[in-house]
Amino acid sequence: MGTGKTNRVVLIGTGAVGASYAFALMNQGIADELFLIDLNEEKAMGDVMDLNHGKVFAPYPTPVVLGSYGDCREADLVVICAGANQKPGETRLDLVEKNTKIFKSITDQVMGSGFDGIFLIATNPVDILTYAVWKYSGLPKERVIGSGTILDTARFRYELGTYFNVAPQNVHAYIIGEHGDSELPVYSAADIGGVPVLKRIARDPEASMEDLDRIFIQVRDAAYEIIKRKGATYYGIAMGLVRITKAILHNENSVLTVSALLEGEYGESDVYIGVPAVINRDGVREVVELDLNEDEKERFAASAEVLRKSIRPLF
Ligand SMILES: NC(=O)C1=CN([C@@H]2O[C@H](COP(=O)(O)OP(=O)(O)OC[C@H]3O[C@@H](n4cnc5c(N)ncnc54)[C@H](O)[C@@H]3O)[C@@H](O)[C@H]2O)C=CC1
Ligand SMILES: CC(=O)C(=O)O
Repeated sequence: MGTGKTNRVVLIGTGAVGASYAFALMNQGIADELFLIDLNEEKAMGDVMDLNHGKVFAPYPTPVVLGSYGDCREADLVVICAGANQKPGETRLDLVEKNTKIFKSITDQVMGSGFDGIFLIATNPVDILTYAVWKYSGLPKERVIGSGTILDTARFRYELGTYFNVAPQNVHAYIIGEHGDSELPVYSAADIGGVPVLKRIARDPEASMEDLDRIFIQVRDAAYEIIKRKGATYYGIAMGLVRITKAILHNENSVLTVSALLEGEYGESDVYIGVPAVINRDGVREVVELDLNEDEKERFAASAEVLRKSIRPLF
């Protein structure tokens, strides 16, 4: 993987999500070098120039360079944010046809360079496209990772933190399943500062399960609400992608909710889906199996089936 000397990240797709990722990555000084590729080379070059002008203000002066697929050969991480995004009213799954075609061409070009690192995918429908990259690339499952429900989990922690008036960093709660309409909250494993959320609800006369369900709907539908207002979402996912990037490049062994291939975990197989997983320099070290209750098990199985139904006609 890579040269072993520098942490090279190649970003493919410098639209709203990709450019925000590049900006956040540079502001955190995580990569040693960043290459930008986009079908629209002028846009990518504009971003290279703009980001380099901010270098003096960054914690580490990450060199930002206009890339080509050949640069993937020495890359530790290739991040893909290229492809169509949702228009108002469209679901993520509606993008599957368009983006699968784009992904075949991108993956072939990356692999044609001799790339032997880790793929991180953000483009929607992210679980399906991560599966597609795994199939097209022939890389081990550990080295093909989707952003999965990292953003949904962050949204959930933010909303729960606001509800209970506690910093979201101290809210430990996951959204798992499809990054999309069939995702689910894992209330049974949610805690705030060590106190289970369900216990807190039972003790607090001001709090209720109805409120929690309302919070979940808000989280599940957040993308639609943002897209309705400004056409796209990008800052939240960009910061989530940087969090995953850091866990990989810094060999953190951090637990993050990503899209990982299941092979028996949670009773599921042949599906990439959002689950907590330990992330390090090798990619997905292991999937964390939460002790789901019966309702959560049923909803997770239904979500996995939604994804498999979309995958089946493609492979
Ligand atoms: N996983 C997540 O949580 C999130 C995922 N997304 C997804 O990220 C994707 C990108 O969204 P935006 O940045 O808003 O879209 P955008 O339209 O702003 O950017 C897409 C970029 O991809 C480039 N592109 C298209 N085909 C290409 C190819 N074959 N090779 C190289 N570049 C190519 C375009 O030129 C454009 O610059 C969408 O699928 C969107 O749904 C967005 C937000 C959150
Ligand atoms: C667009 C998208 O997938 C999100 O903001 O969750």
